[in-house]
Amino acid sequence: MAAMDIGTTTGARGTIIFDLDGTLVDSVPDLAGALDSLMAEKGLEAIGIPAARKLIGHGIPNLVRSALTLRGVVWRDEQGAADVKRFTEIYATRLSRETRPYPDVERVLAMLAAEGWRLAVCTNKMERFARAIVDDLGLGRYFAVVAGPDTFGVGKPDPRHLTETARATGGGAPVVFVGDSEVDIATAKAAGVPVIALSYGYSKVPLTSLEPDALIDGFDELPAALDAILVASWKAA
Ligand SMILES: O=C(O)COP(=O)(O)O
Ligand SMILES: [Mg+2]
Repeated sequence: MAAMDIGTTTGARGTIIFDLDGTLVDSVPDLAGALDSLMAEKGLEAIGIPAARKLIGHGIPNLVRSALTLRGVVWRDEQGAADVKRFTEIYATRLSRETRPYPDVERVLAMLAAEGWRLAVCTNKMERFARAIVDDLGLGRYFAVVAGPDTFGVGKPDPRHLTETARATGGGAPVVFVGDSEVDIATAKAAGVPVIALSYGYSKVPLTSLEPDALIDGFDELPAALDAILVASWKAA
């Protein structure tokens, strides 16, 4: 795997970058709740949590567009932009009303930080929303950088979203990405960064078919998966 140029090491052990929705936090109750408020305002049938899960991961404009398409609304740019704006207003009022970290997330982040890893978030959620959520849930202090698609002007699956996040984090190599979806795995592969996938998230396709470097069922399995990836990369070097 091509080494990623992210500048010089700074005394940190390396850099671990996390996706947000479906990886660190289960955000679908608030995203689905906001979507259904928008649907109600527009006189459309609710989307509900199971269907909303399949629409998350590509940012808010894509989420709103997919939900409206599901309800048979033909997308027109001007009306679509107004709907995205309205969704954003509604979602801003309930970013962390029901959103919660997955089990063991805080414990493992604290452990990795104590071991000297520099941690960051790379999400297709807008930076100010992502920052508010991690702060509200008591996770903000662990992250040197929280980067949305508006932070560097590029969103996943563009690999620059990940490489720029890594560079800004300043933790140097090795860099590992932890995510839940096909978007995350595609981004990591395009960036030449090893990726650990979490099975509980919002992927639309079976994760094994995407061949992440490791596939785990919970954060408690993350330290061992990290060790295995690092050993494999030392052997390959
Ligand atoms: O689709 C979104 O809004 C964000 O999703 P992500 O945190 O999984 O990138
Ligand atoms: Mg995700």
